[in-house]
Amino acid sequence: MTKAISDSNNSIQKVAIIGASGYAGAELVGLLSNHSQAHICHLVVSENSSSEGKLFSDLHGRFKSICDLPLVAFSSAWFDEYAADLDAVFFATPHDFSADWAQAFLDAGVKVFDLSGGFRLKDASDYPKYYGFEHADKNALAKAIYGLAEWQHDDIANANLVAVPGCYPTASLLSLKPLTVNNLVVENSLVVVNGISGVTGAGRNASLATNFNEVSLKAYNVLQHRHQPEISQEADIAVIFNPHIAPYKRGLLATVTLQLNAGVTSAQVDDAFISAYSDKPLVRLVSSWPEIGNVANTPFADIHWKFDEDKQVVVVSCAIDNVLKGASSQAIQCFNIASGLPSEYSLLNKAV
Ligand SMILES: NC(=O)C1=CN([C@@H]2O[C@H](COP(=O)(O)OP(=O)(O)OC[C@H]3O[C@@H](n4cnc5c(N)ncnc54)[C@H](OP(=O)(O)O)[C@@H]3O)[C@@H](O)[C@H]2O)C=CC1
Ligand SMILES: CC(=O)N[C@@H](CCC(=O)OP(=O)(O)O)C(=O)O
Repeated sequence: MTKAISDSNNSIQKVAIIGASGYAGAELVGLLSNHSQAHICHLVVSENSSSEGKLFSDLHGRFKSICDLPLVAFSSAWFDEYAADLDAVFFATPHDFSADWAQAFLDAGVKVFDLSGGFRLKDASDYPKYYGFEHADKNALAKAIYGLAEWQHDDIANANLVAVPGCYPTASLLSLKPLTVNNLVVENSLVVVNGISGVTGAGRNASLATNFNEVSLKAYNVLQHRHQPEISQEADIAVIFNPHIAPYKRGLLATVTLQLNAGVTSAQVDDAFISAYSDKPLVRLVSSWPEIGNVANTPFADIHWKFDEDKQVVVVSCAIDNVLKGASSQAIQCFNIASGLPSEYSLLNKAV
């Protein structure tokens, strides 16, 4: 049952964004401000946030006159007073916050769209190893639906708790899944995923590693990044994941290399991608190698591939905006699907 505001034709859902001062949360605010079926009721930050009481648009000047709501601090008292009146909440928060609070919102009848990694891994024992904490709510974890919008539509449509995929996993899985679900990949072969992200991927808080004077192009967290088990889980294949950070603001590129079964043809490879995405308007199969510049500030994923039929090796590359398709616009796709709307609703304004 919806607690939505009545409109003459539709019901508009009441939503809150927790983590609205951060990069992913700010993009969510921008997208939801432009969404005719959502009404933003609260923008929430942490209990001791230096942003508490400021206007959202004073923090993120890009959104002045688009959303000028104040930022309020999260607390148990805030939850008790306001949560039950919401239809949906978006967590753009640290992973452990999501794990701690999702069930309380679900119990209050609120759908949860979690942009963090708090509900992405099915195996709870991976959390201490990859996230550094014991998962606080294994029951909720078991109920969470992974929200790769182009692949999990029917599950998302019926979900109350959606784990919005990570940025690197989004680009990696969009590249891998057409090949893995069609059983084109040699079993137990080496699958290498190279990812490059802009600095917004590291969040808004200052750190030496993301300081303008320090940031360079380099690999990091090789063989230990938390997105490796997420990619393996959802592609159902073991992968080696090599993340890199690069000195630009936004955009992410994942390039994957796979060995395909003997006898697989170029036509089969092409067909795997075309049949997966021909009816998915936010995935563009492009005719040259994808570029960050073509997807930054957009909700699109651009994909291109090349198959060497002699060696049976395929290389697939996918570019996305890490804070949009890699986080907030994909969260909107999930919200749309769970609301019975087209996945791309409010995200794609086509010329007619
Ligand atoms: N940046 C990206 O490219 C992507 C990010 N994500 C995920 O989205 C989430 C947010 O990331 P990002 O926006 O980059 O991070 P930021 O560090 O930029 O923002 C984090 C936000 O969470 C808030 N917050 C922190 N602790 C709490 C708390 N205890 N209670 C309530 N709010 C809290 C912060 O508020 P304040 O600091 O004002 O207190 C801030 O608004 C993370 O889980 C991240 O992994 C997912 C995909 C891509
Ligand atoms: C450049 C950079 O630091 N990127 C982040 C990933 C982005 C992110 O926020 O991770 P989720 O997608 O899991 O939420 C990192 O490697 O930890």
